[in-house]
Amino acid sequence: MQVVPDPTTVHFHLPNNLSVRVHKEYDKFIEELTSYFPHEKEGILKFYGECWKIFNALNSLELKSLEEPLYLFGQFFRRPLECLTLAYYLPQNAGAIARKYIQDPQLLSFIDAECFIVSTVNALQTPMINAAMVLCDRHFGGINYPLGGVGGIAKSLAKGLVDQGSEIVYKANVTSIIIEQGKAVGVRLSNGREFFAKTIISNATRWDTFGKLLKGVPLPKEEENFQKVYVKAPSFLSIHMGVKAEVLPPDTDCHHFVLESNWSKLEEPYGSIFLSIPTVLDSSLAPEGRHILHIFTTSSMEDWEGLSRVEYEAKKQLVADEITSRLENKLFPGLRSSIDFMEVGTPKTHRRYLARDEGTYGPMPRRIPKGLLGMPFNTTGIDGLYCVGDSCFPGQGVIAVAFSGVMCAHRVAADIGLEKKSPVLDSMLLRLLGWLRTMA
Ligand SMILES: NC(=O)c1ccc[n+]([C@@H]2O[C@H](COP(=O)([O-])OP(=O)(O)OC[C@H]3O[C@@H](n4cnc5c(N)ncnc54)[C@H](O)[C@@H]3O)[C@@H](O)[C@H]2O)c1
Ligand SMILES: CC(C)=CCC/C(C)=C/C=C/C(C)=C/C=C/C(C)=C/C=C/C=C(C)/C=C/C=C(C)/C=C/C=C(\C)CCC=C(C)C
Repeated sequence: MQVVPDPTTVHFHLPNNLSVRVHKEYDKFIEELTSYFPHEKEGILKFYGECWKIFNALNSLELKSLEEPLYLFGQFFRRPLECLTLAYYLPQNAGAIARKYIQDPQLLSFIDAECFIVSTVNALQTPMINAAMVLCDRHFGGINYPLGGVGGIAKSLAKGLVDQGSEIVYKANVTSIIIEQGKAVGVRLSNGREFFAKTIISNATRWDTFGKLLKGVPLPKEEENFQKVYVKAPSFLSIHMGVKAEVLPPDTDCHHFVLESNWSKLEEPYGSIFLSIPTVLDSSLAPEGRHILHIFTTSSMEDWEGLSRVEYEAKKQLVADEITSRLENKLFPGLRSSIDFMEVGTPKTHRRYLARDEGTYGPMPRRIPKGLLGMPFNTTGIDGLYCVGDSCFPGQGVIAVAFSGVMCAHRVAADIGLEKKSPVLDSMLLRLLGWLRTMA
């Protein structure tokens, strides 16, 4: 795809007028951050330096299924130091590592905000491997925006599948996974149509897969453990806005994260605001003289239930008005009067269009997790059924979900005989991984 590099991954607008841009160039970012915290320069370099150690280890491996022993042992043999580095960090979280080097509470809150974007939780609850992946990749390859809009990524993946001989059935609502003699053998759609296959892969969340699509099957022990360690993260309230271009100051960045005055609101519903302005990088997305603002903030389903149609619409307008005022005060004076178009989506919208239980963004650790140790991979307690996506290892986010897809494809390929496999080693590794997860 044709892409345009984004020079600033995100522009943070934080309490006490802390305004930090994450430049693609690592040194420029470190320089900007240390200008606010000169007394913590060494700690900053050490924390982000530890992230680079993990990122470089990840980058040196051929990433395939960690549930496939021949591959995993092969990687340990080829890159023992890097694999041991990753194994060492697997049960660790970013906040604990940041605290080894950094004392300034405001800087630690900044690291919380960095992690919140990655995981919707603070640094103490964010796995170090995930933090390292995101905090370094943005400087390594940088963020490259697909011309024509991000929908192009899905279209191009779909084209790739079709070109390889696949058929994609759109508007196909799977209501159940068909089980015969304990094995997943097919899916049934809401219109009654049935499809049968050797392998069933669910990209729905594990809550939807095991709570809704599998009927009359007791919850496997593995899933019970998963639900003990992880809860559903809240959903989002999204506003799509079309505005007159003059309202944006020159050189406005594409991505912003806004938390105006109180660090304690970081994780609260409606506390922090995410904002993307894709037309900064690709003006063809909007009519001439206009910009698109995609504004979103965390919001829970319980806030939107039990309302009449009129109350629901009024509440959407109220929340959108409050968020518009906050952005007007912080970033764009005159924003309200420059709005040409506005559409508001709530957790109900997410639930309806993405079929995610309570519109959840994904899994969130119930307490302080043991890093990534408790995250299930792709195989499940049901023969023939695999899960993929953000409620599988390593969690939410495009990079994480793409990796989950690669892992799943590799494990399935081994199971259907397209890749080498060793049934003895398989069962030993799966048992070992299951045991490790119980330690989380
Ligand atoms: N929201 C954001 O702004 C944002 C930003 C960056 C990254 N991300 C990440 O993007 C990732 C998106 O991952 P994804 O695309 O794999 O997940 P997704 O949940 O966004 O999409 C899953 C798709 O499956 C479909 N589906 C669900 N249940 C179905 C059923 N029963 N029958 C038929 N279809 C069904 C949904 O309609 C949806 O199209 C998430 O992990 C998220 O963390 C999101
Ligand atoms: C298996 C055993 C016992 C030992 C093996 C040791 C070993 C070899 C381990 C290997 C581990 C590996 C390979 C881990 C790989 C981890 C990866 C690839 C992690 C990737 C994580 C990526 C993440 C978490 C990305 C998150 C991005 C997100 C959520 C982005 C969100 C963006 C938004 C919400 C929008 C932000 C918008 C604005 C406007 C700011």
